Formats: sequence, structure tokens, C-alpha cells
Amino acid sequence: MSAQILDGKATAAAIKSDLTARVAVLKEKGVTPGLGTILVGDDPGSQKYVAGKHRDCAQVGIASIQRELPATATQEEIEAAVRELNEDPACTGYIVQLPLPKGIDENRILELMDPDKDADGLHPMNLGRLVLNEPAPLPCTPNGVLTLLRQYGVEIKGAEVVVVGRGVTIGRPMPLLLTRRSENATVTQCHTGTRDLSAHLKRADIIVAAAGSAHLVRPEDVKPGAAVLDVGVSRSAEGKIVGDVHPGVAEVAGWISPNPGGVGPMTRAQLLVNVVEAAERSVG
Ligand SMILES: Nc1nc2c(c(=O)[nH]1)N[C@@H](CN(C=O)c1ccc(C(=O)N[C@@H](CCC(=O)O)C(=O)O)cc1)CN2
Repeated sequence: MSAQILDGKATAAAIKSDLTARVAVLKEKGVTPGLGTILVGDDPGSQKYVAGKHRDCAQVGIASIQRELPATATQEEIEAAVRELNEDPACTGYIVQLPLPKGIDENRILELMDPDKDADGLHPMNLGRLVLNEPAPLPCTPNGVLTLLRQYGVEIKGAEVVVVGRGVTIGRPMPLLLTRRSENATVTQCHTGTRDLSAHLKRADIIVAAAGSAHLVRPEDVKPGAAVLDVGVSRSAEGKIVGDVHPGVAEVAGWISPNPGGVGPMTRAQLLVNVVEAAERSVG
């Protein structure tokens, strides 16, 4: 058996094509959506992701606002950049690229953002709205995972889903999205404290692997025909991406997302969706 590829690159391209048309309509109404990014430090991965976000913006006609601070930036300096984007009328929505350097209070930075400009859906108010089932910008990676599953017709309703990881960008919000009535999945959240990960994985119809642990999910852990989404990123000595999913899983799974080329491009596409939706709300 060889799994069907959940092609994030192609699905993201289709989303961006739709957004290009929507941005053109907004511009006719005198509104140019703008995405801001705050990047602190010189982590090559983060630099690459932020550059990709701005490349996407250029493709669909969204304006880019880039703020870069050195790794030595203080809490106060980062907070000043956040306040500046909160006030900038050209900035429809923005993100603070995570993780921030050690010693910076990340939660305080997120809390300081204007929730109406939170393009990542990670402000506590927006995460709270998600819990309360109120409209909110959805966190980009979890929403990208859902969009990819829907695009390829993977049954989510009633599915047993195992999410591996509990980080703020994916692991925490992913079950919130999956357990909404519109999705109706049953979710088990696993993490480094889980006693028998393999036992949980073996029961899953859908696995979302977001632990950042190379080849954590092995072929023998996967139920034949399951959908496996590889979200985790580790780097080999040569700097190449190594996902959380062992390559042999493709022989057992029914669907698999490549890494790179799977959830990463979807994360970026959903970010643009959040910015365009915010701009559309502003024109009513
Ligand atoms: N503020 C945020 N910070 C971070 C988020 C996030 O959603 N918001 N998620 C991750 C990183 N991330 C988004 O910023 C991200 C990860 C991967 C990609 C991507 O396009 N990956 C490519 C490969 C790129 C490469 O070669 O390295 C792919 O998978 O094909 C985009 C964005 C942590 N921080």
C-alpha cells in the first residue's frame, strides 16, 4: 500500500489564487490588506518562514510590513514594535514570529497585541473565543491541517485523532478545532509525558504529529489506512528538514502529508486567509 499525498503546496496555491481575486475586490473598494511581521533574532528557520510569508503576500497583492529586531532586543523593544503595529493603519493584521529568544516573556508579547489584528489567532482573547465557539481568526497550522484533510476527503466526523504535541501554535489549539460540532472528531492529546505513545497511535484514524522529534511516528505505530500529518520539524546535520514521521509510514498510511510541502505551505496560506478576512470585515 502506498499512501495518497496530502499536497500542501498545491492546496495552498489554490487558496492563494482565490485570495488574489478577493484582494483585487478589496482594492477596488480602496482597501489594501497589509500583513505585518515581527522577527526577533537570526534563527535561519524563522527567517525563512517569515520571508516565505512576505513572498506569498506579494503573490496575492497583500502589502508587507516587516519589523526586524536583533537577538539582543529587550522585552521593552519588542513591546514597542507590537504597539507600533497595533497603531499602524496600513497593517490589517500581524504576527510575532515564534519562538522568541530566551528570556523574553512570549505570553506578555502575545497579550499586548490588538486581538483584532492578531493574524495568527494566538491572542488569548481569540483562543478564548475558539473555546467559546465564537468567531475568531483560526490558528494557522491547525486550520491548515483541517483544510488539507477536507480537501482530500479524509473523514473527520467521528474519527479517532491523536495529536502529538502541546505547543501553543499547533498542539494546544488543534484539539479545539477538531472537537467543534462541525468537525466532531474524538481527540487524544499525547505529549512527552504520555506513557505509551505507540498504543495511542495504533488506535488513530488520523495522526497529527507536531512534537518536533525526528521520526517519532514509526510504521509499526500506524493503523493501515490512517491519515498522517507530519507537522514537526527537526534539522539534519546538513540543515535538511526531518519530520516527525518515519518515511516508512507512507507504506502503511492511507494519506500522508510530505514534509516539506505539506502543512508548512498550508500554514502560510491560512495566515493570508486571516488577513484577507480581517480586511473584508473592515469594509463590511
Ligand atoms: N507566529 C508564529 N510562529 C510560528 C508559527 C506560527 O504559525 N505562527 N508556526 C511555526 C513556523 N511557521 C510559521 O511561522 C512555518 C513553518 C513552516 C513553513 C513552511 O512553509 N515550510 C516549508 C519548508 C520551508 C523550509 O525549507 O525550511 C514546507 O513545509 O514546505 C512556514 C511557516 C513556528 N513559529
